[in-house]
Amino acid sequence: MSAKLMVGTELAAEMVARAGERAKKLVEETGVQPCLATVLVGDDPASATYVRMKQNRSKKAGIGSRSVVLPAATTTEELVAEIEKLSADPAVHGILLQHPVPAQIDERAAFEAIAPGKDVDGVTMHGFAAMAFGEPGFVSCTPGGILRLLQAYDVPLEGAHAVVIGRSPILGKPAGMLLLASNATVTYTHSKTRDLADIVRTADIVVAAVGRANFVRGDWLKPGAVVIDAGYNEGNVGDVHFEEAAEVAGLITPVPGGVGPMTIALLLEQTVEAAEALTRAVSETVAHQLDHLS
Ligand SMILES: Nc1nc2c(c(=O)[nH]1)N[C@@H](CN(C=O)c1ccc(C(=O)N[C@@H](CCC(=O)O)C(=O)O)cc1)CN2
Repeated sequence: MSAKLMVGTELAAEMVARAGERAKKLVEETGVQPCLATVLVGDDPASATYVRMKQNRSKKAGIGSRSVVLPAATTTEELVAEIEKLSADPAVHGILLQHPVPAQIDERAAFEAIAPGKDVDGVTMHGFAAMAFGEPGFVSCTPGGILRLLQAYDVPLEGAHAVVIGRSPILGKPAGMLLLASNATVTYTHSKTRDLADIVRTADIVVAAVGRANFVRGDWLKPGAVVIDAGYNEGNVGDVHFEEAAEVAGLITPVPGGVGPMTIALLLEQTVEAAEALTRAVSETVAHQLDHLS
């Protein structure tokens, strides 16, 4: 293997520790403990594992959790009603709806029931638009985590050609938008792209987010390319054939231990940020009302 590893585990642990310090400070100063509500629909074991990981790491950072688990037969209306309750609950600062939801549910409608100020997972249209326009807001966690990793490893983005493989609304599309905002030249590709390997061979940075195990092969890569594997296929297998790619790439993320931990770290960081912002907004409203009374 000639590539250097881009390890997410340690960087993510530092981010979780920093989120924990901020959570502690908020509790000390205001008595408010940041709280992340997780919503899991159905009994997909992988989704249950990811939600458990998010709850465990929240606990480690001093972030409270609220857990909503709904049966696989839940309707869109029932799910939307649950999420609307969490959106209106002042003790909840962030809401995570675990993707995917069962097929009968309109996932977009469910995501849109998340109040924009509590969309710490960056899955709403408001969050996406804010990111696309460069306005303040919460970014989708895996793309945001990928950008943090690239920055931590000093990967030059300005003018670099980044090829994103995959176009899902919470992974491929926002990953490309964030790279574009960092002045990379972005090419989006997907399962229907012609001559995909030839396009990938022109990339300085490859983001594999296609959801197919070992899809990207070593001979698709330009020597020295930076390879980000955002895949999380069954058995902890990424979208990149690691052994082949590591012989050609300059930098490469492993699976596990690369992008995955960064996803959860950013979710916690954004939950604390939401709690700080919502608490600030409440105290400003109270001060304003007191001003009016006096
Ligand atoms: N609402 C969301 N749903 C989903 C998202 C998301 O960001 N928001 N992403 C994926 C799955 N996912 C989080 O939900 C996720 C997948 C994998 C990991 C991770 O840390 N994996 C570890 C290995 C797993 C293990 O240790 O058992 C790693 O890569 O090191 C985190 C989050 C789909 N759904």
